Amino acid sequence: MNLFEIIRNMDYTKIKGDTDVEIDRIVFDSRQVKENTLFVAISGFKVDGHDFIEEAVANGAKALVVENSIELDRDIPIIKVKNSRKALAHISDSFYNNPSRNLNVIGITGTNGKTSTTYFIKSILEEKDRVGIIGTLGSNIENKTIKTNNTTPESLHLQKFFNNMIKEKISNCIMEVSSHSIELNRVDLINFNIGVFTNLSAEHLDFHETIENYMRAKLKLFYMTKDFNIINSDDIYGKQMIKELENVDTKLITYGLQSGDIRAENLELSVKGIKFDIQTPKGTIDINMTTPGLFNIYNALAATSCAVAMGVSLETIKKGLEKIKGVKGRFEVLPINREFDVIIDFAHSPDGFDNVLKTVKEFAQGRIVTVFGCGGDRDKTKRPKMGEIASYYSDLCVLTSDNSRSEKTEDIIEEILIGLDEKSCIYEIIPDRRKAIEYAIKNAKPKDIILLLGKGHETYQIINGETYEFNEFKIVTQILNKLDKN
Ligand SMILES: CC(=O)N[C@H]1[C@@H](OP(=O)(O)OP(=O)(O)OC[C@H]2O[C@@H](n3ccc(=O)[nH]c3=O)[C@H](O)[C@@H]2O)O[C@H](CO)[C@@H](O)[C@@H]1O[C@H](C)C(=O)N[C@@H](C)C(=O)N[C@H](CCC(=O)O)C(=O)O
Ligand SMILES: Nc1ncnc2c1ncn2[C@@H]1O[C@H](COP(=O)(O)OP(=O)(O)OP(=O)(O)O)[C@@H](O)[C@H]1O
Repeated sequence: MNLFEIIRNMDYTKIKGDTDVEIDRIVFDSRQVKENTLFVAISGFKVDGHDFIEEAVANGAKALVVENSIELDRDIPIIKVKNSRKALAHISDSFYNNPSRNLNVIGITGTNGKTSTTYFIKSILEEKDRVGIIGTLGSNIENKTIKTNNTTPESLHLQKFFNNMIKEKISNCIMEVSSHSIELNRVDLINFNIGVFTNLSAEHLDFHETIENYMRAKLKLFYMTKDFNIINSDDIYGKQMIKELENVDTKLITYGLQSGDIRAENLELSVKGIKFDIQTPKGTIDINMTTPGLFNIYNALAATSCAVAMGVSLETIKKGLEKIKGVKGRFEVLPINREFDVIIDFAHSPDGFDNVLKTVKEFAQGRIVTVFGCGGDRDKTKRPKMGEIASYYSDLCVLTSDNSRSEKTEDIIEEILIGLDEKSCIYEIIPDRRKAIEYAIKNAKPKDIILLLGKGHETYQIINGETYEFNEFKIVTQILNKLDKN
């Protein structure tokens, strides 16, 4: 595509050189530059992309987008902009011919439940239509998954995924929209048809600083939507959002247990699943799902609201919800056939802990043994809170590592201990996560529920900055096999 066309609708402060050049690819990492590439230099949180311009040019960059003034002895076009990430979003949208305009894009935001809600909506919509997904589990088209570094990838990758979906004749794209992606312009220019809000609790405050900023970041999604905003009206931040969105033209649908246009009643919760009725303006449906957890009723309500907005029949909604087998690493009860149960869950925030543990408490007949840690180089304020919640609900806590990254696991555990109430729960400290799981399983009593929290679907651990293979599903099997042999 011609560079002039690519940058036509974009704001820039200065252009040096002739923009009448053909561009085959756009790249924001110098290591991926080839012939005929437009290189966008981003000033990052760790390094500055401008420091790699020489390398990009040596690798074949044919044009540059920059924020800083640069001197170059090569005669290639240089476009200076105020914000490279913003420019990248514009460039990518143009390069792929505004692909999101040809899709029904549903954006899901909130602290917890984005991935689950995404897959719940998928299960309903794919009864009738082709669906693509972008989120924590990767970009998924027709059961082919491409792994992504981020829950919401960089704008260039997003626009490329949209383009691929169009090529594959997909009509609906359901995507998770993180607050980081909103603040860092990754989702700029996306034509969102529907926005869904799950809930909000203290997370990512290392980045947003205050919960008010965090909420405001999420709220921006609902000013970008064209057709419907779907908000959890039981959530205190949801209530605030509803007030703010009252004067917006986009139609509003609310959902909840206590209030809302779409409501759940007659709830029955067990380790086997959830049963409830959903009241909608079109009538009531009884639902029987095999995914346990009160929070999954909220996710089902969010998915139902979305489907109702799109005119999907109640029969199809019921069918779609009831066929869900669960989402990888989200409250997965392992098929181990022992006198105790092991559940793997991705909960890694105070709110996530509260939801999972509250749910387990509702049906646990024996002890609750919780194995968990907290992520390194991430929001430290949640560590004592997670310790407090885990000790409140558990009979035994095994404190261990969970992607300590560049921090020392022992230091993270010290911070968890600040909140842990020793009076209500005994605890063990075993920094090696495999040994921690082994300890919990070896010492399990009949009817115990062992909860492995934090890793969910992840198959790695990041310790001392190094990534190691760590598949909790495999590890549990290995430990059980070893115990059987002894
Ligand atoms: C804090 C943050 O969001 N960082 C994101 C940011 O990285 P960065 O600014 O640190 O990048 P950097 O390493 O400093 O590099 C700067 C630039 O130099 C370039 N570079 C670098 C090296 C080189 O040799 N050549 C070169 O050109 C890089 O490609 C980049 O363009 O831009 C990258 C590209 O988009 C993101 O992948 C990266 O996400 C990191 C991995 C991350 O952990 N982000 C988290 C906080 C995040 O965004 N999480 C949310 C989910 C939150 C939730 O749970 O809800 C998400 O959407 O994933
Ligand atoms: N609606 C919900 N409310 C609160 N907790 C939830 C909800 N749905 C799921 N959870 C809990 O939070 C964990 C993460 O769920 P899920 O992956 O769906 O959320 P997410 O928002 O996509 O999180 P992430 O972006 O970190 O992957 C689940 O394993 C579950 O324990």
